[in-house]
Amino acid sequence: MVSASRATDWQLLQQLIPYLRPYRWALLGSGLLLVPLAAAAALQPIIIGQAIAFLKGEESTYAFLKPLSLTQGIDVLSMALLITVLLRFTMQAAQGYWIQKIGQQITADIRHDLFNHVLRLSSRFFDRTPVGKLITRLTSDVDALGDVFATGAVGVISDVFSMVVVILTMFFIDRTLATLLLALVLPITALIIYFQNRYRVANYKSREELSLLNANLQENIIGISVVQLFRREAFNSDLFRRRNQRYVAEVDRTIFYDSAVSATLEWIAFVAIAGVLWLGGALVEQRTIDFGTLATFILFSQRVFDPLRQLAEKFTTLQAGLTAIERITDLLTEPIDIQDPDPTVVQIAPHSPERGAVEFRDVWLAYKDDDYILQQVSFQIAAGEKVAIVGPTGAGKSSIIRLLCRLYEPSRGDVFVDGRNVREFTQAELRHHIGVILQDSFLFSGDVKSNITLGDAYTLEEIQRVAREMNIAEFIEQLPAGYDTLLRQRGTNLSAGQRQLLAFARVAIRNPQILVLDEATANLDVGTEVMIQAALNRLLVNRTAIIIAHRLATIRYVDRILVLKRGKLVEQGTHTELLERNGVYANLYRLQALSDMTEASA
Ligand SMILES: Nc1ncnc2c1ncn2[C@@H]1O[C@H](COP(=O)(O)OP(=O)(O)OP(=O)(O)O)[C@@H](O)[C@H]1O
Repeated sequence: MVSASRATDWQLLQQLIPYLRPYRWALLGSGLLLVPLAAAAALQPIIIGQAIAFLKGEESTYAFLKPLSLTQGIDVLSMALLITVLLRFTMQAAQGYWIQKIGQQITADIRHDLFNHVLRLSSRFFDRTPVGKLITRLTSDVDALGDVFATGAVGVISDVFSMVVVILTMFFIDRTLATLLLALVLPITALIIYFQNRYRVANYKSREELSLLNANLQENIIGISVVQLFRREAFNSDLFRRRNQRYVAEVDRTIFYDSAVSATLEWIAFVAIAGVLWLGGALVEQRTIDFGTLATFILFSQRVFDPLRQLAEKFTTLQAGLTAIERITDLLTEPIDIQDPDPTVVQIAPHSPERGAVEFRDVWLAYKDDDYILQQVSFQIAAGEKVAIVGPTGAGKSSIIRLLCRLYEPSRGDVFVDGRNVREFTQAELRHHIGVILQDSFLFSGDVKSNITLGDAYTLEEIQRVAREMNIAEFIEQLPAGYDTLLRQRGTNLSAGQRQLLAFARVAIRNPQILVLDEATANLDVGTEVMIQAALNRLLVNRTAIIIAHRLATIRYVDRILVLKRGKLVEQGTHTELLERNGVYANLYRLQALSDMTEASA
């Protein structure tokens, strides 16, 4: 269902109100300019009509013009016309400049709010939302809104205001002709509104298609090496072509409605002039109105459709802007699943000395519906204990870590750190306690230093000390500009192992009480791993450690091993205990030992 039917234009515009508030005075100022602008627009046909009446030798309707001779009258009226033109020119320019400036500022505010909101959304949201779709909302949807201001489409408000003033003036001058024009304006406005709504629906669909197109593009660029290695170019190109065609088909529909509006308006302006000539001609003949008034109304019949014509020109932009507001609001109102506790409800305990005890109490987790990938998981890890979690691929090891860091929330059960439910920590506090090193660490574009500090205020000495402690100072100093070496996006100018070394430093400098290593040394060669292991052993003193490793040999010396199988905790104990038990762990261990031996003898 296309959401264009969900919210009316007015409801959509209301979403903008909080953003307009800071600029209310500037907006009021430019709104006030509407009055003289509309007055000048309504006056021009009257002045021209009076000039024609003078030339025809008719008596003027206005007392101050009556005593003037033909030349004097024409002079005065020409001067008046010139003044209204100058007035419209300067005020329109000032207003346009003002509105565009405010518009760009509002667009920037919205873009910034969107970015902040997206950064706070939970992992579940990112699981179901392709990155390309998000990027479309943050860039081209926000730009579409910006265009409403940049192209002056927002000036439609002033056009509509002029239309009302012109209609009122017409009624003041001659009711019969004014009624005729109004009888044309009203149905045409209704028709335009109908086309406008159809356009909106089509435009919403075309933006959806564009999002999908961008998602596809982004996926191909991120996975370019797989695309090339598996010769998926032709196949992916075909997928892209079809998606591109669907986008074009939707855009075609928008073009149809856009053209329909323009054509209607072109046609109606001439119908209006013909109508005025026909009815006005008869009235002149009956001497009910003079020739000057007829001339005024011929001009009015053009002017009264001007705002609608303007609307047609700015139509695409305006409608695209409304669609953009709709799509932006969708994202801005996306609920933040994982919230910090409300300090008025949850009493934040006074900052207890952090110890690092962890407890899972009857925890269940489903990523979708009732498909539980963790079931009834309960365990305790004492402060300072070193625990490994092992199990076959897909058993749910990483999911346990995600729950501990509260990237996801359990479907049932609770997770505690130092006896406190993780929901009662602020996210910043919780993640300050826990340092996680993943198998593939993400690096930002920027220098080595900033990838270690991540914006926190650490001195260069602190960074160097941590690098030395982690045995990676030498590696960093060998880089072309040492700690100032610029890394490319995602650290593509480093090897996977080198990126991992920086990730160790990043965590170590934060001095967390609980350390989590999720296959953290899997990318390192044996030499580097031994070097890091020595540093890790120092780092782990007096800290709790949770280590996930596939290579069981690397975790033999931990205090306890938890064995997961298909989401359930099936065994726990020391390496020796578990071997004696002869269960899942013993099986896994023997299999690995066997394959290691085969490799060694090969
Ligand atoms: N974001 C997600 N959305 C849906 N299902 C997921 C998600 N992440 C993991 N899963 C599923 O949950 C199960 C457990 O995944 P998890 O990553 O915890 O396993 P793991 O034991 O760490 O595996 P591995 O050893 O391969 O890293 C898997 O079956 C996986 O398909």
